Amino acid sequence: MSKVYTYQEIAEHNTTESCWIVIDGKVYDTTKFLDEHPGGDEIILDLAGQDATESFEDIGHSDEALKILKKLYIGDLDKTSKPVEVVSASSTTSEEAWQGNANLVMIIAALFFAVAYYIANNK
Ligand code: HEM
Repeated sequence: MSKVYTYQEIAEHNTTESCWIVIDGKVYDTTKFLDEHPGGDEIILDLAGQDATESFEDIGHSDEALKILKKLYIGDLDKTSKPVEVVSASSTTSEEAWQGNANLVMIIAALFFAVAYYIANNK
């Protein structure tokens, strides 16, 4: 008998340290495969701890991909459990993104004033 996991248990594995995804009712541990994925790790991390069936099938993965998938199988999804909201491991919050922009603006402003100061003093 293979092990059965609830959505709740799977949702806890949503980081680069432990990254599980569900495809077609089966649970896969993709942690070690993240770096090797030809489509990049971000795309899998975005679905970490969640059902990735639709995205996986939309890409039209090859037989080779299905072979790799078989090796990553760790158990089955408890279909009676309820899906939970999972915070993706890879996404940057809008606040963090804004902070990045604000830092860039400060650096450009500082450079601008440095150049203006240099020109003003070398006339
Ligand atoms: C453990 C699960 C997965 C495995 C084993 C896997 C495996 C692979 C493999 C072997 C390829 C190379 C092309 C091919 O043979 O089909 C590939 C490409 C790709 N995969 Fe996955 N994949 C997985 C999950 C996903 C998921 C969840 C997505 C989400 C959308 C995804 C998106 C892509 C994309 C976009 C490419 C194309 C990369 C390119 O050619 O530029 N994969 N994957």
